Amino acid sequence: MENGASVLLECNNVVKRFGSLAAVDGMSLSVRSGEIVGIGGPNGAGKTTFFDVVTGITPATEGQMRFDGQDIAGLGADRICQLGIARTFQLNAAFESLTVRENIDIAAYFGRAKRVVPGFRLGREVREQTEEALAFVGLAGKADEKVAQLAVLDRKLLMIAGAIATRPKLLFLDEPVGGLNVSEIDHIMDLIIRLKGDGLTVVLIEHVMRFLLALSSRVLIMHHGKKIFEGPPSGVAEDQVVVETYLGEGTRKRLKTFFSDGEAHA
Ligand SMILES: Nc1ncnc2c1ncn2[C@@H]1O[C@H](COP(=O)(O)OP(=O)(O)OP(=O)(O)O)[C@@H](O)[C@H]1O
Repeated sequence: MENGASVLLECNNVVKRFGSLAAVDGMSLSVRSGEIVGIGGPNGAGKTTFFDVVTGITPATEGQMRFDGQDIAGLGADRICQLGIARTFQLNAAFESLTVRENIDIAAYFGRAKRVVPGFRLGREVREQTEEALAFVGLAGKADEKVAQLAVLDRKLLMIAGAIATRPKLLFLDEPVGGLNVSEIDHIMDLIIRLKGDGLTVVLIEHVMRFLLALSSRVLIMHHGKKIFEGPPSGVAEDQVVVETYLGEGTRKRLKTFFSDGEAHA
């Protein structure tokens, strides 16, 4: 199904320089509707910077980016979100003194359409988007709690809820299971499988390889701003360059067992 699907995002030769450092150095990525694409790679490889460039947090130095038939290079994060790309962040990004529901209301209000702050009024559609997102991630029972009181898993769920409340076509998740325990990781994995089932396209960054490889239909590994591998999850541990620069021999062996046990289901 995915091979015949339309291309939703096309990035060509994207470069992001910070002074003399090319944090992203000629990245190309094509994402088809309905896919889950996983991005891995060592610390400092440029994964988050690539996300930041595509989602308009920081402008690209060079390169072309098209989303859903539209040129998005040079657009700001608000506009890109309104066009249909939502994202979460590696570290918590929420208004701590507001409640869970208020945080999602703000995402739903500003993330879908161009709004001006003096006209801030939550209409029925925004309220519905919020309630749907709360229910989907399982936070409805904590909707009135202040974010500052939330545990780590709930903060991750809140970021995902805020993102899906904007009703995106494409969701970028930056380390959605960083810092979580095994059962929490499985919880987020189930949630992403449900999102995919609802037709959402996902690009995610993750260091937890079991999670990355089980969910992704295609994996990219980055190193020094460049793509050093692109292929099926089962090919990651077979690639000598990836093993030498990122995984190491121990992880390679564990991943081989993981695939031979047939645990991967994507
Ligand atoms: N605003 C910035 N100014 C200067 N250098 C930056 C900036 N943001 C990132 N970098 C540098 O760009 C490189 C890539 O960083 P980035 O955070 O994208 O890597 P990453 O692959 O996401 O790493 P991690 O897995 O640790 O999150 C690093 O060398 C980082 O120090």
